[in-house]
Amino acid sequence: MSDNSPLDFDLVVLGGGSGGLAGAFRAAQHGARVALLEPGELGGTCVNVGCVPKKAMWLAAELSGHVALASQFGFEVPRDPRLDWPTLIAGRQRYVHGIHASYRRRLDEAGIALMPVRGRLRDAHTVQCDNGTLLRAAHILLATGSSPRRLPVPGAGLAGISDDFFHLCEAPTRVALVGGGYIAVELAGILQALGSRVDIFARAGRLLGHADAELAQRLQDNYRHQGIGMHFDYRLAAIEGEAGRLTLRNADGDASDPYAQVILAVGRTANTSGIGLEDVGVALDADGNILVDAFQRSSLPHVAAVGDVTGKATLTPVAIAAARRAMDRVFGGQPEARIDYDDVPAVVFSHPPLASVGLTEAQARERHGDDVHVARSVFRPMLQALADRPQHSLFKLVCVGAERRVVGIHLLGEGADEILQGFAVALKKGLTLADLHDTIAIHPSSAEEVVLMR
Ligand SMILES: Cc1cc2nc3c(=O)[nH]c(=O)nc-3n(C[C@H](O)[C@H](O)[C@H](O)COP(=O)(O)OP(=O)(O)OC[C@H]3O[C@@H](n4cnc5c(N)ncnc54)[C@H](O)[C@@H]3O)c2cc1C
Ligand SMILES: NC(=O)c1ccc[n+]([C@@H]2O[C@H](COP(=O)([O-])OP(=O)(O)OC[C@H]3O[C@@H](n4cnc5c(N)ncnc54)[C@H](O)[C@@H]3O)[C@@H](O)[C@H]2O)c1
Repeated sequence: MSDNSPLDFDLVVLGGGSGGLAGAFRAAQHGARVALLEPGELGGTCVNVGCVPKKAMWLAAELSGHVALASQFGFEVPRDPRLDWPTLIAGRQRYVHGIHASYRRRLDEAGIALMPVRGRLRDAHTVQCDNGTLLRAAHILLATGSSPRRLPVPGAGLAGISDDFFHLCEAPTRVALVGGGYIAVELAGILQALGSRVDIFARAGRLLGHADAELAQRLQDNYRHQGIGMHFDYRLAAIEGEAGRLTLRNADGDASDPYAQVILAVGRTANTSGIGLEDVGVALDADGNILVDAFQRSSLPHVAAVGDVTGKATLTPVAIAAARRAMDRVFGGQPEARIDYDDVPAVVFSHPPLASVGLTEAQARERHGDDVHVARSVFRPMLQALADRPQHSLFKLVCVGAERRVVGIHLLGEGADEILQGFAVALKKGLTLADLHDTIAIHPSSAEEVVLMR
C-alpha cells in the first residue's frame, strides 16, 4: 500500500465509530471487500467518550444513591462511605479496552482492512488517506461523527468539554455545567452523586427541551433536592479566571461563584470539514450536517452517510441501524431498506432516568388539538418508600383519537431506562390504551404502572 496506485474495494468507510463499524460489518457480511479508516480508537464517541464510559459513571452514581439508602434498610454503612475514583476509572477503562479488543478481533475475522488513518474524498470513488495512499471504491460510507461545540465567548478555551469529563480522576470540588440538554443533565447528576457540587447554567427556561415538560419539571425538582444548583435563561458572556478557579460572567455583567471546572455541553457539530466534501460536491444543510435522503444517500451517487455526521437523531442505535440498512440496500439486494426516524426511544441517564418515545403532550396537542387523552401516574417506588425517601416517579401516556392510540410514553423514575424498550415496540405497532389495560400487571413493580394508568 505504499505506492500511490489506487486500490480496489467495494466499500471504503470513513470512521470506526458506531455507524462506521456497523456499516463495515454488514457490508462484509454481504460479501463486500471493505476498508475501514479510523485514526483514533475503535468505537468512536460512544465507546470512548460517550455512552459506554458515561454509563459506567452513571452506574457508580446510582450505586452511591443505593449505598445511602442501605442504612435505612438496616445495613451498617459508614457515615461517609468513600469512593476510590482510581478504582472506578480503572474498571471502566478495562471494560472499554475489552470492547476495542473485541472489535479488532471481529474486524480480522470479517476480513475488513482496518487502516489507522484519516481519509478525505478526492472524488466520488476515491479516498485519500492522510499518509498519501489512494483508495478506490465502488461505494463510500461517511461516518465521521460529531465533535463538542464551543461557544464564541471570551475565555471559552478555559472550559472543558464532555471529552474532558472522561479524563477526570477525582471529583472536582465545584463544577459548572453550561447547557441544559442530555450531556449537561447526565454529567451534572453523575458528578453531584460522586462528590462534586454542581451548578447548571442553561440558556433555556428549563432542562431537556426535547422532553415532556412535566417530566423535565419533576426532574428539576429532584435535582434541586439532590443539591444541584440551576440557573435558567442564562446568557453566558465570558469565562474568566485561571485553571482551577473559573467564574462565569453573564450578559448583565454579573460574575458567578468560582468553579474548579467549567464544562461546556452546548451541542455538537458534525465532522464535515476537512474531508473534501465541498471539493467533490457533497451537499450540507445549514447546520453543516451531510444532507441525506431517506436511504442515507448523499447528493453524490454511491456516497452514503450515517450517524451524527447527518445530524439526524444523534444516538448510537440510530447510527447502527441506519448503517446496517444502508448496506443491506447497497450490497444485500434490499433496495427498500431504510431506517424509520419516527418513534425512536431514548433515555436520559439522569437520576432517576428519563425515558421517552413518541410525542410529548405538547407535540400531540399541537398535532391533534383536543383529541388528546393523557394518562399519568405519580407514585413512590417501593425502594424509595421503604427508605422513607420523597423521590416520586412520574409516568405518562399520551393517547390520541377515539381508540386512544398511544403516541407517546414518558417515564421518569427508577428502572425507566429498562422498562421503556418493550413498550416502545408496542407503540410502534399501534398500541392502544385498551391493549395496555388488557395486559396483566407485573406486581409489585414500577413497570405495572404503565398498564394500570387510566
Ligand atoms: C457524553 C456523551 C454521551 C452519550 N451517551 C449516549 C447514550 O447513552 N446513548 C446513545 O444512544 N448515544 C449517546 N451518545 C451519542 C452517541 O455517542 C453518538 O450518537 C454516536 O457515537 C454516533 O456514532 P457515529 O458513528 O456517527 O460517530 P462516532 O461514534 O463519533 O464515530 C466517528 C468516528 O469517525 C472518526 N473520524 C472522524 N473523521 C474521520 C476521517 N476523516 N477519516 C476517518 N475517520 C474519521 C472519528 O475518529 C470517530 O472515531 C452520547 C454522546 C456523548 C458525547
Ligand atoms: N443518553 C443519551 O442517549 C445521550 C447522552 C448524551 C448525548 N446524547 C446525544 O448527544 C447529543 C449532544 O448532547 P448535548 O447535551 O451537547 O446536546 P443537546 O442538544 O441535548 O443540548 C444542547 C444544550 O445546549 C444549549 N445550547 C445550545 N447552543 C447554546 C448556546 N449558544 N449558548 C448556550 N446554550 C446553548 C441548548 O439550549 C441545550 O440545552 C444529544 O443531542 C444526544 O443526541 C445522547
